[in-house]
Amino acid sequence: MTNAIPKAVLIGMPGAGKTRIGQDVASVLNVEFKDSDVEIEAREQTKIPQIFEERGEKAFRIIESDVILGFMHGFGGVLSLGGGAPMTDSVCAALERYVDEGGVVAYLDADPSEAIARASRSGNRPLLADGAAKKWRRLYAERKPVFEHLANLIVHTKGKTPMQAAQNIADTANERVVHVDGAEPYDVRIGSHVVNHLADVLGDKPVKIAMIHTTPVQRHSDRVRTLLRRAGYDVSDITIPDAEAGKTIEVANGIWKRLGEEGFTRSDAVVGLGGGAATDLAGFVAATWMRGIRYVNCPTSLLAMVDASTGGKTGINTEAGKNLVGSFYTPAGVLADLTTLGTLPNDIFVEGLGEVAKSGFIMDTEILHILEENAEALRTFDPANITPELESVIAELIERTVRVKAHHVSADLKEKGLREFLNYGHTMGHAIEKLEHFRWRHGNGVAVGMVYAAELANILGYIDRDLVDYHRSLLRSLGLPTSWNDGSFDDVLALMHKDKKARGKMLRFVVLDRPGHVVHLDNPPADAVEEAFRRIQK
Ligand SMILES: NC(=O)c1ccc[n+]([C@@H]2O[C@H](COP(=O)([O-])OP(=O)(O)OC[C@H]3O[C@@H](n4cnc5c(N)ncnc54)[C@H](O)[C@@H]3O)[C@@H](O)[C@H]2O)c1
Ligand SMILES: O=C(O)C(=O)C[C@@H](O)[C@H](O)[C@H](O)COP(=O)(O)O
Repeated sequence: MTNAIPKAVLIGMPGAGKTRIGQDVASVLNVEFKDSDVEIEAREQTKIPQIFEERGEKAFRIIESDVILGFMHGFGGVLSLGGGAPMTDSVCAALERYVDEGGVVAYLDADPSEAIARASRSGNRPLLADGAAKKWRRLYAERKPVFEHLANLIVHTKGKTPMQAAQNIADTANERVVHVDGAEPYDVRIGSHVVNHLADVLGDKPVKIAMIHTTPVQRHSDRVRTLLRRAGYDVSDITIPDAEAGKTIEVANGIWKRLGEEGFTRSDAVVGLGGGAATDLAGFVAATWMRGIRYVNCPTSLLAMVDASTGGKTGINTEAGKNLVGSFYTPAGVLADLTTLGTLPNDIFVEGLGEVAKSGFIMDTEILHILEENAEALRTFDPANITPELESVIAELIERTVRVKAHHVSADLKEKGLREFLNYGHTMGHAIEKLEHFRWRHGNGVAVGMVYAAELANILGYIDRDLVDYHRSLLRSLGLPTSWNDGSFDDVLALMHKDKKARGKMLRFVVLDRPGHVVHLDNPPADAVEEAFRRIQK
């Protein structure tokens, strides 16, 4: 017996379409389908009405519970349950445990007249015999609250084809959830259409939502605005300048002014949608408006999905440097909707791989293997042609990278020590970004910064040359830069002294001492800092 649990369990009233939709879910997910009623008849070699007639409902429920419990472990397919099954205590408890284990209980809520018509056509429903419609409605009144209590996904089937309903369940079954712990815990959801959870994450307290986004993600912000309005929120659509131009005090001030004019109160909320620059700015506005209101991030670039949207670092750039003004302020949730990658330009996708590789170097070396194995497909990423195989590789990389981030921020939100390890490659990376007037993308700066940190570690005897060479070869294979020679060492040094890890006059870096393991490097010799700089020049 394997440790597998079902990909999804379907519950609902007779005639809701559990068998048909369940088969479609299984076919989308490419797994086996089981229907508990069919399994009961096969095991007992008797039709269900006959079991009811000869042994009574109580005996039937015992058999039914036994069959269902047998599938709750060791079966990795899709299971559809008889309509009354969740009313049995043992089945109800098993479904609760299954949800706790990460399972998906999908309640198919069908239109009563349609379901009654379908159920009446089948002769296999003893509890509906004679006066089907009346009995169906009585059972519905009893069972609906139990279905709603047990389900973590409710699918209203009216107006949907069976395949549309199935796709909704399959998307949910494929979702990956990373929990971020701490004083204010939250979840990062990764998957297709996870943005549909937005109203659940925002909750019913906010009346007004400030949806902050940039123009290149208009298609996605249109969809989210519709979702929010449908959920009953009063939406203020706020478009900010794109990329780093949006992370300024002037932009923040414009939004504060608007929130004031539009009467945003403490119970209202912000949604940040877009790349890391948009989510950093949205978080900063949420952190500062009335000293902090709820916010949810909907990252749409790879870099924002794997890094910027999670961990609560919010901020803006100023004359003094990048991200020097901001606050640690955690989102209420993060929804990384993979469908948004369908418009992400190749160079911005590739840039995001810089932070993915960083997480591999500092902690999860399996990330490095996945990157190596899929380097070509990732480097040539084409938003119009994301195959299911590539999507699953990307989802795996996002989940693993977010887990690395969650590990650090859960224990050290305010960056007292452990969290600084996430800054691998950033001391030099941020300096390059600033000296390039932000024409260099963040992930590209971090890529060169990691080569710099590796060279520094090599000069000081922490790692051997092979590991430095591996940095260069892996990053190049992904299409990331590994050298930079457009600025002077003095300018870089001055900026490295302004890095947030610096203390007084002391420079501080994060370096590897082996793959997957980082240490702090405080106050390295000045000649090593300069020699490493020389080595990243072409
Ligand atoms: N807060 C943190 O912990 C953290 C972590 C890493 C990076 N960051 C910050 O994140 C920023 C970099 O993020 P980024 O790389 O996403 O850059 P970005 O926000 O500048 O986005 C890059 C470009 O891609 C566009 N875009 C985003 N998603 C798109 C989509 N789905 N389709 C089409 N266009 C899309 C954006 O509008 C922008 O033009 C930097 O400011 C960096 O400092 C913050
Ligand atoms: O979350 C963190 O902590 C990080 O250091 C993650 C970095 O990848 C990210 O680029 C972050 O924005 C850098 O923060 P900063 O404090 O160095 O500006």
